[in-house]
Order: sequence, then structure tokens, then C-alpha cells
Amino acid sequence: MWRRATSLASFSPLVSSFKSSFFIQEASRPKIWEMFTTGIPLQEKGNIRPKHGAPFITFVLGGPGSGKGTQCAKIVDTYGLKHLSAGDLLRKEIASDSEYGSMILNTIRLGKIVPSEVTVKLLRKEMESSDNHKFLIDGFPRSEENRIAFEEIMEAEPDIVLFFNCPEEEMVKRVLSRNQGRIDDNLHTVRKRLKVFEELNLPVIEHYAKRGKLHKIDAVGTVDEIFEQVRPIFAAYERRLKES
Ligand SMILES: Nc1ncnc2c1ncn2[C@@H]1O[C@H](COP(=O)(O)OP(=O)(O)O)[C@@H](O)[C@H]1O
Ligand SMILES: Nc1ccn([C@@H]2O[C@H](COP(=O)(O)OP(=O)(O)O)[C@@H](O)[C@H]2O)c(=O)n1
Ligand SMILES: [Mg+2]
Repeated sequence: MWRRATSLASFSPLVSSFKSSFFIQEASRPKIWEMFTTGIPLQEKGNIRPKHGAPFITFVLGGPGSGKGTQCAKIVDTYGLKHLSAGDLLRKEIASDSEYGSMILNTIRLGKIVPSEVTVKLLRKEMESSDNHKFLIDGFPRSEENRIAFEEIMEAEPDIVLFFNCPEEEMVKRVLSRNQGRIDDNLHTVRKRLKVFEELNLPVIEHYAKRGKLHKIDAVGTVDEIFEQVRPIFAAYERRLKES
């Protein structure tokens, strides 16, 4: 396991803050130590520790339709990172009929943010079982709660944060012509998501700007033109990205 074991004590303030927002009945909820335990003995985890240093983590932020997923595909092709889309993981969870499926579906339908402990648990599972330790985490963190949950539970911070900056009307136009059959790609929900983005995601963007990690990208133009702004950001990390 590439990360240190996290002490339960460090969860406690976070966990209590979740309690008010997490609307699953207390009695039916798994205990926190159950939720964040993979159940796989350390010696069976094999090859998931990076050979050199820490994992390389990129967060990809931007409003709905700003082009995050499209640019992630190009980053993966060029730099070989492991793409983890928080939205895709949540949609997979709905499709798999998990115990959280209906709660996630209702939250996405309303354009709201799924409780962080659920999303971080899904990301953690993917990260811990991956042989590739260079992660491109798309659509996360969407709120300060998401950010703090990730940093506390994973004991890791991003190396780079990309922010695809796109005018609202362009985002609306793109979402409405996306045609992937998504339940939240309609005018009513996209307006709601834009409001949630402004209220909850902008503080995250400001946080990383203050820490000097934010790369703001003009998300208007062709896909290739936008990627030309992204390329030099990763090129600066070429040596680390070549490490296994
Ligand atoms: N630069 C661009 N110009 C026009 N349309 C784009 C551009 N980038 C992506 N799209 C299209 O806009 C829609 C939303 O893109 P997507 O990558 O899914 O955004 P996000 O993941 O940020 O919601 C998709 O249909 C995609 O093909
Ligand atoms: N960190 C996240 C990411 C997505 N989501 C939910 O999943 C929805 C779709 O996310 P997405 O990243 O696939 O959406 P796009 O920005 O790609 O359009 C969001 O509107 C939220 O309801 C979440 O709750 N928390
Ligand atoms: Mg997307």
C-alpha cells in the first residue's frame, strides 16, 4: 500500500461533520473503519507501491461540460496517467445496484454533491488496486468537504490541479449536446449544477491557487487548442511521469 495506514483518530472530526450531511440511517451504515478497509492483507497487495517516492496526483476541475473528460482522454494517451472520473465511479455504483445506488442516483438527479465519504471510498479502492501510481482524478474535489476528506483519508495532496475555465453558456450548450443519455444532462439540472459549482467548487479552486498548485486553462477553442495549454504543464513533470 503506497500510503501510510491512517489512524482512526484523525478521522473523527471529519466523521462527525459528515454525520449531519450523510442521510443514510445511522443503524444501517457501516462503521467508518469498515468503510475504509479493503480487507486485503498487506502481503497480498503485491505491486501497488510506487518504486520511487510518492504517487503522482492530478485533480481536474471545471464546471459541467467544461471539457474535463475530453482533455483527460488526451492526457492519458500522451502521458499514461490512470484516469479516475468521480462521476463515472458514482454512475458505476448506481449501475451495480450497491447499497448506496439509490442515494447516489437521487443526488446526481438533483445536481447535488454525493457525501464525500462515499466518493473517497470509491477513489481509494481504485487507487489502492492500481499498478499505475500516476492518477488523473476528474471531477474531484467538487467541494471543500470533498477536498478535506481526500486529504485526511488518503493522506495525500495533489501535485497539480487543472481548472478548465469555461463561460456558463458554452458549458450549457455542450452539456445539452453531449448525448450520453445522462440523467443530469438537461437544462434544469445543468443550471442547478452550475450554481453548485459556483458555490462549492470555487472555494476549492481558490484554495489550490493560494497553494500555487492551480493551472487555469482557457477551455474555449478546439480540443487540440486546449490540449496545447495542458501539454506544457505535464511536460514539466516528464521525469516523474516516466517513473513506474
Ligand atoms: N473544446 C471543445 N469544444 C466543443 N465541444 C467540446 C470541447 N471539449 C469537449 N466538448 C464536448 O462537450 C461535451 C462535454 O465535454 P466533457 O469532456 O464531457 O466535459 P466535462 O467532463 O467537463 O463535463 C462533450 O459532448 C464533448 O464532446
Ligand atoms: N466529486 C463528485 C463528482 C461528481 N458527483 C456527482 O456526479 C455528477 C456528475 O459528475 P461528472 O463529473 O460526471 O459531471 P461532468 O462535470 O463531467 O458533467 C455531479 O453533478 C454530482 O452530482 C459528486 O457528487 N461528487
Ligand atoms: Mg466529465
